[in-house]
Amino acid sequence: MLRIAVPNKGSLSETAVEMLVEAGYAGRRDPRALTVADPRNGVEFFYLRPRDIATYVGSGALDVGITGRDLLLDSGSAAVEIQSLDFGGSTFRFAAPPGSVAGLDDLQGLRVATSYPGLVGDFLARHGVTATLIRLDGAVESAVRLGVADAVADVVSTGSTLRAQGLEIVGPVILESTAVLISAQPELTGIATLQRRLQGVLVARQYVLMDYDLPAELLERATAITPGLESPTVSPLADGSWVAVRAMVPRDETNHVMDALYELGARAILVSSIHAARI
Ligand SMILES: Nc1ncnc2c1ncn2[C@@H]1O[C@H](COP(=O)(O)OP(=O)(O)OP(=O)(O)O)[C@@H](O)[C@H]1O
Ligand SMILES: O=P(O)(O)OC[C@H]1O[C@H](OP(=O)(O)OP(=O)(O)O)[C@H](O)[C@@H]1O
Ligand SMILES: [Mg+2]
Repeated sequence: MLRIAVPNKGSLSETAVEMLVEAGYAGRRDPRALTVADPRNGVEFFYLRPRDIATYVGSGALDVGITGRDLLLDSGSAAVEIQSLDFGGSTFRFAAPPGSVAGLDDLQGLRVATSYPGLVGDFLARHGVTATLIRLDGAVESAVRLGVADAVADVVSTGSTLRAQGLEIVGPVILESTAVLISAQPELTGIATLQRRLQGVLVARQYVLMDYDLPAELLERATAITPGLESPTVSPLADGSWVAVRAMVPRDETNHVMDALYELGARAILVSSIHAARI
């Protein structure tokens, strides 16, 4: 029975559970349940705080988990990232009142408030900067205005929280984060299946299937527009001078690709969603 840690709250929770359900696993009927058995799929889910997931997985108490890359690195856990899940994206940045900090070196000797002291401490040490870290649980952006810190280091998504507290981003990007699958034993039986299923959900979300008819002599040029994953499927039409082509296309390129194919001479261009995939 593979034991899987899933965020029970916060920014990552809803999408993580949605992905697992799309991948054919049991969801959480009772929103307060802490464990969900899924014997049909040979797994059991443990709903935990995202910050704690790296600890459970790193110690081997749980086999695999979904958390943020920033939380994994902050924890110092022995777990490693085995797959990016392409949601919950954020950047981790320093911020300070306008004009007070020009670059990383100016943080030397300052008080920096953060909920991620492990991540920020490592980053500062790697860059030879010594600062006093003030550990807070959240709403870190208020720390400067309230006088307990000179700068902050926190998750930035839109940047509106920082701006509202009169702070501006300073210094280099500390980390580009995203939701990730983590494990301390990536070779464990069952993890590869979980990974393939989640990968299938990502493909179904990120790609569409495109079908079109094309004068056969244009095939090489059309293949350059829709190369597909391996190479497009080409089938004969009753009219031997035409072929039917099918290829996977990145969803966000759908309309540009259709325009380019139409201009080339393709007709009857049809787009369908992918319901599930195993690549
Ligand atoms: N806008 C966002 N705010 C906070 N965290 C975000 C955001 N977008 C993505 N994340 C990611 O979510 C994870 C933090 O999740 P966590 O549940 O600990 O905090 P939260 O979303 O701030 O929830 P809460 O503060 O209510 O506990 C991190 O990996 C972070 O990078
Ligand atoms: O760049 P933005 O789009 O403004 O988002 C980033 C903010 O959102 C999160 O806070 P959250 O609401 O989770 O509160 P918290 O600080 O108490 O965790 C994060 O800690 C930042 O404060
Ligand atoms: Mg938060």
